[in-house]
Amino acid sequence: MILIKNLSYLIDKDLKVYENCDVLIKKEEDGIKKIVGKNLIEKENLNKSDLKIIDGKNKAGMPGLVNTHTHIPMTLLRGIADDMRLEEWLREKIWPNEAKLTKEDVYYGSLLGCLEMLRFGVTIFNDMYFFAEKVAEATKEIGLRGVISFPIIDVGTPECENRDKLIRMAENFIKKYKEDKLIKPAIAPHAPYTCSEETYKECKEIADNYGTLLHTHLSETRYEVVEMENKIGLRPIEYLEKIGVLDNNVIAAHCVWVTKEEVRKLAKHKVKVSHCPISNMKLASGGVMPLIEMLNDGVEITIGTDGVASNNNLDMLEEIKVCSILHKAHRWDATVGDIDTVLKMAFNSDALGIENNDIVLIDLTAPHLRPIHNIKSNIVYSANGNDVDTVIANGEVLMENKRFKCIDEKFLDKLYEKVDKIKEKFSC
Ligand SMILES: O=c1[nH]cnc2c1ncn2[C@@H]1O[C@H](CO)[C@@H](O)[C@H]1O
Ligand SMILES: [Zn+2]
Repeated sequence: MILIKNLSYLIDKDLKVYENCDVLIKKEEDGIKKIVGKNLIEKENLNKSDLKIIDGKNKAGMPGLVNTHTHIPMTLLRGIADDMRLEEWLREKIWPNEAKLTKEDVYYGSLLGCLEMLRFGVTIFNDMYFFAEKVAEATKEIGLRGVISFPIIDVGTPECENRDKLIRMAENFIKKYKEDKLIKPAIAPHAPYTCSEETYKECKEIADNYGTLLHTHLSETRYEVVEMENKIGLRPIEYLEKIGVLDNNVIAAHCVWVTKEEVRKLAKHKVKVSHCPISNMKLASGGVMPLIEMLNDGVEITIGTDGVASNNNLDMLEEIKVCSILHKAHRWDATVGDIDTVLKMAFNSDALGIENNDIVLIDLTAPHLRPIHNIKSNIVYSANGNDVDTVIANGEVLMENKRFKCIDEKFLDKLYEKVDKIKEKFSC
């Protein structure tokens, strides 16, 4: 059992704030149990020798952050192709370099990505990358939880050139991880401009049969939307509705270029949206995702960093601040993208079907976090990922006082050496 004693602030999932409390975290057969209250040692009659005690003074606790759209092995491509628009970025830089990645490279890139997320208090994520088994393996080693999806592209991926075979591999991947405690497998047709109608339909059938999510990129750039309208007279969301793919087991990243009518379609079919403001701004996807219209129509919205090659980190605290101020600037309205709205999005693991019982502690002994008029404000507008001090995920202390507990830290030097070596193969 873990006891956080005298925690200065605790923000729960419903955004209620407690002050000066204890938090007891118990790992039981049927999941993690949390008790919040004062003087829990006495009240719960706890035996100190059964407890791992963490001092909560000058710390703020909150649920684990949830990154709902990313490609974690892309940590390997950090800084390789900046200041380019999406189409050239993918075709000229990202895909040619990804073609050189081996299974083993993806494993090390995933370890780096998991450690980066852990460092920043992200405990649950939704990934899409080839060699998904390696992403899953690294995730389990670090102790995070994730929806790991197996990507499908019609022309093939570095893992396999044959689409039919890829779909069978995706199904096997889902079967393998179906009962896993930390990993929820899923299938990911990459985007409407790389996957045919048949591919989307087959992926949807697999997602329905196995009860998994279908993860896809959708309406990210104006180019994507215009190209589809010119070709078939439909916008990407209209198209996915027409072919029967829009549904409540779909999580769609971006959804930047959408009309009010399409927003209504997303709401009607209960599609989950992953909003990736930094990636959209950096790749100049153009426009701004209509957050306010989506919220008004009841679309379930979450936040994602996207991959490191378009962000260029996995810092969700940075992402929520940017999300908030982007929509204020865009709407000329300081009341939108408010603190509670962005925090709710960042703690939302329900969209992934995962219960968020994790606790992240922020170290408040830093000049930029004092004084504290409103702890939620300090977290959204003043903190960044480096302020994360301790992470308890799935009932285990994975990081304490900014030190990784889930690995021997001597391994870090080896990991950095590994990724430097992998870096040498990237040419353009
Ligand atoms: O913003 C994006 N839009 C479209 N594709 C992307 C984006 N970020 C990464 N990928 C690409 O998606 C594939 C997933 O396995 C990878 O090829 C990755 O580079
Ligand atoms: Zn993406």
